[in-house]
Amino acid sequence: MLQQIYAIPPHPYTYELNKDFHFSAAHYIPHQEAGKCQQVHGHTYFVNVTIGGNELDASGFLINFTFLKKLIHEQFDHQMLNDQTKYFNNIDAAYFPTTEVVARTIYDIVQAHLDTLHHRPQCLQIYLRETPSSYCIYRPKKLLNWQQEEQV
Ligand SMILES: Nc1nc2c(c(=O)[nH]1)N=C([C@H](O)[C@H](O)COP(=O)(O)OP(=O)(O)OP(=O)(O)O)CN2
Ligand SMILES: [Zn+2]
Repeated sequence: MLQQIYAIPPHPYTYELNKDFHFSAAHYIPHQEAGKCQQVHGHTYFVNVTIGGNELDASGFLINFTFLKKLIHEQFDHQMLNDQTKYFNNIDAAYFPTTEVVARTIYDIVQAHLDTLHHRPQCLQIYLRETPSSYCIYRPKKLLNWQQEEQV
């Protein structure tokens, strides 16, 4: 596993946790702009999930590293992403399984779980690498302006 530090914008949290993992999946992009990527093909996706928070749970965890990986693997590992109709479709571009949309979807899955925890950790960033030369970072809008909001 690559040991890497990712650029994370400043945030207000005392704890920042990062979990790296891979998953394997097939997909295709159902649009002519995608060229060869309109054909079914596969990737070993690399994911870095960043979580922030000020409080720990009863285990002394911000979030269990193992659980984070399991949460995403259960949905996407060794799956055909276009068939995961809970998350993706072939009609609306906002739900095509592009790197951008998969990154946002991973954020949504992780944050939905964090919202159930009493100590309210926040997902700060999803880094998703699809190929050695292509990656996307997704950051939730609600955390982009925290510095300005603190000054008011
Ligand atoms: N903005 C996006 N552009 C493309 C996406 C995407 O998800 N978002 N996806 C693809 C293809 O699915 C493909 O998997 C990746 O394409 P690309 O980076 O061009 O892959 P290559 O290995 O051919 O790139 P090299 O330049 O040879 O490294 C296309 N675009
Ligand atoms: Zn692809």
